[in-house]
Amino acid sequence: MTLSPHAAPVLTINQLRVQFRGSPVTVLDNISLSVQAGETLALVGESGCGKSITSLALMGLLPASATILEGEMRFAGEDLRHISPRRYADLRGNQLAMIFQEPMTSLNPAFTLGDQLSEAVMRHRQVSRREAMAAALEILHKVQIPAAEMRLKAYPHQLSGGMRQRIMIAMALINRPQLLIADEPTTALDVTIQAQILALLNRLKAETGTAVLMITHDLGVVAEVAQRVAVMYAGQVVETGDVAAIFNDPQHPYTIGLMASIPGNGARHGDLATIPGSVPLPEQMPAGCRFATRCPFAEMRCHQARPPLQDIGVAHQVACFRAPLEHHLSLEERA
Ligand SMILES: Nc1ncnc2c1ncn2[C@@H]1O[C@H](COP(=O)(O)OP(=O)(O)OP(=O)(O)O)[C@@H](O)[C@H]1O
Repeated sequence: MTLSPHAAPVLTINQLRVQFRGSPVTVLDNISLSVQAGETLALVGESGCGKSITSLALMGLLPASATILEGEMRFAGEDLRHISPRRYADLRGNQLAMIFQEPMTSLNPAFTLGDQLSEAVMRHRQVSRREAMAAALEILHKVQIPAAEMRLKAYPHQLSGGMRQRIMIAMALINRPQLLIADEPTTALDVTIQAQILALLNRLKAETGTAVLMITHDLGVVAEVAQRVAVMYAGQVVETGDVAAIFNDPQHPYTIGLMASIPGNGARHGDLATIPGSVPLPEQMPAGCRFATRCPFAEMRCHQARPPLQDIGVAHQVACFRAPLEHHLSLEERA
């Protein structure tokens, strides 16, 4: 499926701000994102940067202690902030689907795979049990579960981790969603199985045109699946662009640090070895750029004002006073 730059996005988030009760700062601070049909947008960043809160906000599943202060979330023409809880429940598992890192949290150990998959169909479509079971069998074939017919009668604990993740994908895709949110879907799997699952997601996305929001801290995963990337730091999007721009022309010091931490790109101690320090605690959040406390280039103005997310190339935006950097600079020269 070819992407049209003019197609209306399936999902648009505009200037979303979320705050937890008792916290002095916003956990999501003016987040704007969009995903088109057939496209995978990777949302990347270190633990605690707000990736999961973004997906929970989208799914209408924020904890009661979190409030959306302002902003817009539009999905397939609907304003997600103003639909009824009933409509939200109908969208979830139907047009708006999600898969998680740990499948056992979403699969019911007491029911067979056939029962759970067919139930997911019958909850949203007017079909007989027999038709729902046929849909369950079809989707098991699509996610390449061997001996699929027999597996309909299996229970989740009878499957390997990789197989369970395939079942989660089957469950998420069985009603042909317009958007699939995948939150670290392969983190718990070993490398070979991880590659198989990512290849499967890529194939199914190409077949169905489903838009995918892939949440990950793993840049290897990003390279495998995404067309576009949004880099988050401490609740803010600091850089967004297509995969080539982010990998070949990273502009934000945080993105440059993430890139340098990929093994083979000069990483010494693995994850984020090149970015000393950690995400500031809410009560110590800087007033200006939230990355300023860890940034080797921070100037006075970075501590005083938040740099706006600005265009620096075709569909490439960065929130840094230092941008744009010269295209020809190597990763070492940027850092
Ligand atoms: N129930 C809660 N109450 C208060 N703060 C919370 C709550 N849940 C999450 N947070 C805070 O929100 C921030 C963002 O968390 P989030 O889970 O979205 O991060 P993440 O990027 O998905 O990290 P990870 O990769 O570890 O899941 C964190 O700083 C976390 O401490």
